Amino acid sequence: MSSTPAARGPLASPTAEQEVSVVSTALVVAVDGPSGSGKSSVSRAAAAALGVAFLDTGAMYRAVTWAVLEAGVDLSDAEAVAAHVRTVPLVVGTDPQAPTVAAVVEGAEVDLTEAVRTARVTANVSAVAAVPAVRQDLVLRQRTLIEAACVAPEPGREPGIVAEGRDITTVVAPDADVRVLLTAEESVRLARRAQQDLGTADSEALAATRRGIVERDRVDSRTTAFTTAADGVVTVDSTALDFDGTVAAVLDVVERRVRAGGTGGRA
Ligand SMILES: Nc1ncnc2c1ncn2[C@@H]1O[C@H](COP(=O)(O)OP(=O)(O)OP(=O)(O)O)[C@@H](O)[C@H]1O
Ligand SMILES: Nc1ccn([C@H]2C[C@H](O)[C@@H](COP(=O)(O)O)O2)c(=O)n1
Repeated sequence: MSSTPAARGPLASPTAEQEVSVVSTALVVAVDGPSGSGKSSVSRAAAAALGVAFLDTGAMYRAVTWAVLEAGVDLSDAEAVAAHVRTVPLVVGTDPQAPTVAAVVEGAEVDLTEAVRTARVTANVSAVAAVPAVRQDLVLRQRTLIEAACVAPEPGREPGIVAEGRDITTVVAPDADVRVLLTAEESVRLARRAQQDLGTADSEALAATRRGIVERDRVDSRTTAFTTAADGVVTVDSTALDFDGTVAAVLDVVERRVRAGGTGGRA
């Protein structure tokens, strides 16, 4: 267990001795689910409503993918990818109003908040995220961030965090106080994403979106389990809910769990 969370400075790849466990004295909410289910937008809004931190773990996979591409590392060489990722300190901002991600490159902090959303990063992130040593590395860094938000919250914030990503409920924070699988029917997820990315949900836009997110989910599902709820994970299906209704449904799960006294069992 690390005694001094280092989440506000650059977050270097931890050594095995530095492996941390997540403390459970503060509120930890873990949210996973397929692409376009609303993990990041709903989790952000839920974190803001609860007054706690927000962690987008996908942004971390995206940031190290940016770094690997930038360095020209051969993506088919898993060892080289993992070795390079280990050299890249990340700086993750967990304010739900303005989450950020940056990497330290040659001693200088490079803000990647926008860069991680480019098509190039999106097209390559699954390959990087599939490298087991990269996953081990980032899982440890994510646990450090979660722990930091619990034991040393930013001024004005409550201790705790809403953390989202495809392996949060099962691997990163299986002991979280509240674990939610956020899902929606594929056609609804595609329409929302097409609307978001292209400003339209017409048939051509949907076809382009389908190629992007269905294929990414197919590849990602080889390394992470995010389509079915693990034991103790509550499913929130937003197919028939609007955005605010989905946030309210997640907050309702949190409230019922907290009232019921914490982890384990079904809501
Ligand atoms: N219940 C909802 N009703 C309407 N729109 C929603 C709802 N939930 C999410 N959205 C919208 O759907 C889009 C996709 O959501 P978001 O990016 O949060 O998904 P995600 O699960 O994080 O996806 P990915 O894993 O691909 O990053 C966003 O435009 C978001 O505002
Ligand atoms: N906990 C996580 C989070 C993300 N990934 C991978 C899989 C995704 O394709 C990619 C980007 O995530 P997104 O920003 O779209 O949520 O990162 C993962 O493997 N585990």
